[in-house]
Amino acid sequence: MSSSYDWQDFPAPAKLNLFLHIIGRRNDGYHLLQSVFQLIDLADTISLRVNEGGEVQHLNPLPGVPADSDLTVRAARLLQKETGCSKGVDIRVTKRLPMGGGVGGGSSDAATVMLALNRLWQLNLPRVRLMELGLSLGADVPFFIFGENAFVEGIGEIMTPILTPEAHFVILHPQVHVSTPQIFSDPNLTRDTPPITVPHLSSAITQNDLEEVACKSYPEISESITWLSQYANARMTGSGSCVFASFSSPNEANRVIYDLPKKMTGYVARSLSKHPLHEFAE
Ligand SMILES: C[C@](O)(CO)[C@H](O)COP(=O)(O)OP(=O)(O)OC[C@H]1O[C@@H](n2ccc(N)nc2=O)[C@H](O)[C@@H]1O
Ligand SMILES: Nc1ncnc2c1ncn2[C@@H]1O[C@H](COP(=O)(O)OP(=O)(O)OP(=O)(O)O)[C@@H](O)[C@H]1O
Repeated sequence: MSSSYDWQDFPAPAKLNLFLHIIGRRNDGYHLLQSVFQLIDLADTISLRVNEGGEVQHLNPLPGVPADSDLTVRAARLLQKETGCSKGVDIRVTKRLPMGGGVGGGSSDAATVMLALNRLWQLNLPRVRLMELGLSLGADVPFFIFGENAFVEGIGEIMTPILTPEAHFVILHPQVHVSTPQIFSDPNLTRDTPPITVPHLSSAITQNDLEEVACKSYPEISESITWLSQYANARMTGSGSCVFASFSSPNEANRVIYDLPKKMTGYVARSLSKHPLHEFAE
């Protein structure tokens, strides 16, 4: 029988932004967006081992990310501060999600730590409180804690659950690290896309408003979109760099990956209807 002090593995799934519209900008510089966030089965694995000593330790920090700034460590410390919990945790991250790829890897890692520790440390914080806390770590964290595919508004904190069709995605990862602040602060970014409402989602013409400025700065993104567009409608997710297209069967998606030129990196992923740890908060 496993005790809560053994290592336990928890998935941190990626997201795709099926579209992303910028409809305005707040006084603090943050952008008001509208987007459909889709969970997919491509995931990091977060391994956790609870300790009684209260220390939060990252045992295999990511290259270029000091342990203290890793979002998993920050998420655990934030929960300790919020609840006064005296327990600690050792953390290992098996990274599969491309960093700076627009698939929400860091945010999802943080959300998984918060959901898992809510159970392992027996905190019983309500989902809405975890979402509020998570927003201070990153704009995408509340979505992963919400744990359902959603129409997302505000700066990323207002969520309406929606049903999305089952899909098989091909995701290409151009080997560039996109700076999210750089894309959002580009003077050529359009910030006035007319708002849409949930009842009109299925008939709305959509795009990723960040795509044009990202493609100008990073031609590799543009090349990947052009290549994938041979097979289906392709677009960028988040602030890039990953681009994706949707297919109705795994075979179709696998055939595209089979054709992928050697210099490109790609994945096949399936849509998820819920976050695997959805039941860890109420
Ligand atoms: C564009 C998305 O990928 C959509 O999923 C996310 O909203 C970005 O989320 P993220 O990478 O977690 O970004 P954060 O770390 O919260 O923000 C990075 C920077 O992006 C800009 N930013 C982010 C989100 C937002 N709604 N408006 C912004 O202007 C801000 O300059 C911010 O300092
Ligand atoms: N656990 C973590 N995993 C990945 N990145 C992390 C983590 N902790 C901190 N970071 C920092 O966050 C940055 C953004 O990483 P992330 O993979 O979340 O980008 P992203 O997929 O573009 O995010 P988004 O879709 O939210 O814009 C990294 O370059 C890294 O410096």
